[in-house]
Amino acid sequence: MQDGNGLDHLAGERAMAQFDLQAMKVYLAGGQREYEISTKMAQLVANDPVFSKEDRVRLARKDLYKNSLRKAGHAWKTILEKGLSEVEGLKLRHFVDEPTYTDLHWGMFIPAIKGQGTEEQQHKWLPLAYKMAIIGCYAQTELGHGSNVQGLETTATFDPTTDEFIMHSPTVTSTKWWPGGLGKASTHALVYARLITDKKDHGIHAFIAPIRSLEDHTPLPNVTVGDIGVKFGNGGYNTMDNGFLRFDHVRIPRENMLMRLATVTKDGKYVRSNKPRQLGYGAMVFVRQGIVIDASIYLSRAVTIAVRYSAVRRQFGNKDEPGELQVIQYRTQQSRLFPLLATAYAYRAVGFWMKSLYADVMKRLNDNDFSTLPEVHACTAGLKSITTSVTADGIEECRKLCGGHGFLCASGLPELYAAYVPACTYEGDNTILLLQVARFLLKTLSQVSKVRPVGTAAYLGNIKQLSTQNCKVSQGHDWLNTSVLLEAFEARSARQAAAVALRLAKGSGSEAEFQENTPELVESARAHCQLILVSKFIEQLQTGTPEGIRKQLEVLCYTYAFSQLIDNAGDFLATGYVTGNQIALAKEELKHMFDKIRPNAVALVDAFDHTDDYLGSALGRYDGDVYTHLYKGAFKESLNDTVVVDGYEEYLKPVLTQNLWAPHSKL
Ligand SMILES: CCCCC/C=C\C/C=C\C/C=C\C=C\C(=O)SCCNC(=O)CCNC(=O)[C@H](O)C(C)(C)COP(=O)(O)OP(=O)(O)OC[C@H]1O[C@@H](n2cnc3c(N)ncnc32)[C@H](O)[C@@H]1OP(=O)(O)O
Ligand SMILES: Cc1cc2nc3c(=O)[nH]c(=O)nc-3n(C[C@H](O)[C@H](O)[C@H](O)COP(=O)(O)OP(=O)(O)OC[C@H]3O[C@@H](n4cnc5c(N)ncnc54)[C@H](O)[C@@H]3O)c2cc1C
Repeated sequence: MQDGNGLDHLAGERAMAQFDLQAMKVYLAGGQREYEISTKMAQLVANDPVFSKEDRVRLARKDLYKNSLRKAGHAWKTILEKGLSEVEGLKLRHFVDEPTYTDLHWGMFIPAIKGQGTEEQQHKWLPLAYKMAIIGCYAQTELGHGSNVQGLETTATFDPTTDEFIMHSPTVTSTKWWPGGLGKASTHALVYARLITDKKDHGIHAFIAPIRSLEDHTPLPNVTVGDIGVKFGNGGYNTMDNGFLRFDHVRIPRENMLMRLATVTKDGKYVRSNKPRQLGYGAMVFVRQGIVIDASIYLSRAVTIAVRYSAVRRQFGNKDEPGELQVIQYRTQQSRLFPLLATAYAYRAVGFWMKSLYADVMKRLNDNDFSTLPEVHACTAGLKSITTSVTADGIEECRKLCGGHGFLCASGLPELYAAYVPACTYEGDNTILLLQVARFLLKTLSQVSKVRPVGTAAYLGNIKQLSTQNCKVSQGHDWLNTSVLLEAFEARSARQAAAVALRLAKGSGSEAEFQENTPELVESARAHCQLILVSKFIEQLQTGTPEGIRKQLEVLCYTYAFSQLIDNAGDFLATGYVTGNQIALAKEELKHMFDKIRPNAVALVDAFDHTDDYLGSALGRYDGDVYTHLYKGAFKESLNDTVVVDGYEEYLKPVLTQNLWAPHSKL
């Protein structure tokens, strides 16, 4: 989407591109239809003044939140008036680009009802939710417990005399704390609480609790609810009303417990279905799988800004070339920037694969086949963890890559970081999630002689071979072979997992020993996830990539794999699979990849197709007219509303006019 003002400071860069830009845009969008929908929705949002992002970082919280309500309401009205499809509506909300209550309503409340509600319950609640006659949030986390879901304290006690549950928050720490949309917008909360029947605790179950009046939006009797307070950064996640919620013996009908996985009968009998209880975590799995593509989008925004700016920015020069050099010419800039560019492409490819993995497991679940659930859980948890951590760090790296101007909100990067960084915590703290992957790896290894591992863990079936054979690379170009690369990542991951599994197996099996080994377990989980990322990027390339873009994608794929190999060289070396010399050869190959990326860099970020409106960055503008817009932007600063600053009379003038020697002055 070209929406520059006609002056293209980056035209020279674009002229160097060696691939089919349009084909790359379609590939990154996920297909022609998706591309067309994206283009249409991005323009719709960019051309509608209600959706303007101007001044967002300067608004006080109340105004910011009210404006966000206005945008969410307008988005919904636009969807209805234009008769947009579900996919179009989703895209439109995506381009509005600010966290709001509808994310949780559509992204967790509805999926949880679909996954955990009986058909009857779905018929009751979904039509109301689809037309937004009710607004729902996902109220799981409490003040005292987030990661440890089994430790939640809110209770739902069944009263057979009235056929109701009594929802109660028995302690301060049982206060629901964090749910997005809960603070001010939601009328209903999907509450995770301990189910108690006849004094017996059956553990955590989900309940739909009405919390606000559908007449006047006031909290219902004995419900205490509000916003938890200002969060990190300007703008960022502050458009969201993360909330608190307490119940004081609030009664809800028995049918408000979601009963697909377990039921409570009218006479108070608790009956479990034969489905795994982990299906109660389904909404989290759904969001975690979607987070991988989302990571690609966020990272690609930061990288677009940093690449375009690096092509515009000039510093120093050398005696061989006239004028100053574009900073993108510097090897150090390339070695920090190009791997992030490649990572954004890798996450896009892997995100597409995640969608198919999720579709497959949903199909199986419908047929009561739960066999792939552990692997899908490990995969979604692990890739959520790695991709969000790398993306958050990557956005910050892009800010630094833009030097001083990156620190200005006008660069778009501080707000992007503030909005994104909680992704490392929500939907599961990233370390907790890697520990889940590690548990899966240990279990898989312990059964390897009896059960052949499948899917992303299949390589562990070759553990013996991977533990004995070493890397055969003897010259740089030997690395330019995807099988060689894959084997290196498989061997490193298998050896790390086997080493920690062996250490644990030799021990007493105590929890203390397990704890002692958690740093290594986390490292081995990370290695497994990096293997999945590299292997799925390769696999996606090998399945029907159009001719006009294949070469560039191969370069990006090698760039991604080599940079992962080099960044984790310590692990690869420690497992003994590769030598220092082989790592050095990979480093040389990586530099060759940078040379191949360099003439295509600007076009490769253009292919992400972010509009100027969506990027919201003076540094990342399509036309590269950075300095004019930074300068113009300064005049929008509220401190410049008056030439003489408000406060001059009270505070500056006295300082300037006292004309007294400061007692400690040596002058
Ligand atoms: C689609 C749109 C995408 C776009 C996304 C973009 C942005 C996102 C938008 C907004 C974000 C805003 C909202 C955020 C919301 C939230 O944060 S909601 C709250 C999230 N909370 C968590 O994630 C809590 C993390 N904790 C847990 O998941 C569990 O407590 C934990 C897994 C750590 C432990 O669970 P527990 O029940 O105690 O289990 P055990 O350790 O005993 O394990 C039992 C077995 O169950 C397996 N298992 C665990 N989880 C799952 C699962 N989800 N699915 C399948 N299986 C699971 C576990 O591995 C154990 O297996 P074994 O017995 O070892 O075989
Ligand atoms: C912006 C945002 C939006 C959110 N939205 C929602 C929402 O809509 N609904 C909802 O229910 N929740 C929501 N949450 C809550 C979120 O899901 C939790 O904060 C998250 O799951 C982490 O849990 P915690 O806060 O209890 O962290 P803790 O578990 O207390 O983590 C603190 C530290 O302890 C470490 N730690 C904890 N246990 C272990 C262990 N066993 N081994 C090793 N290390 C450990 C962690 O790694 C971390 O470093 C949101 C949070 C944020 C920040």
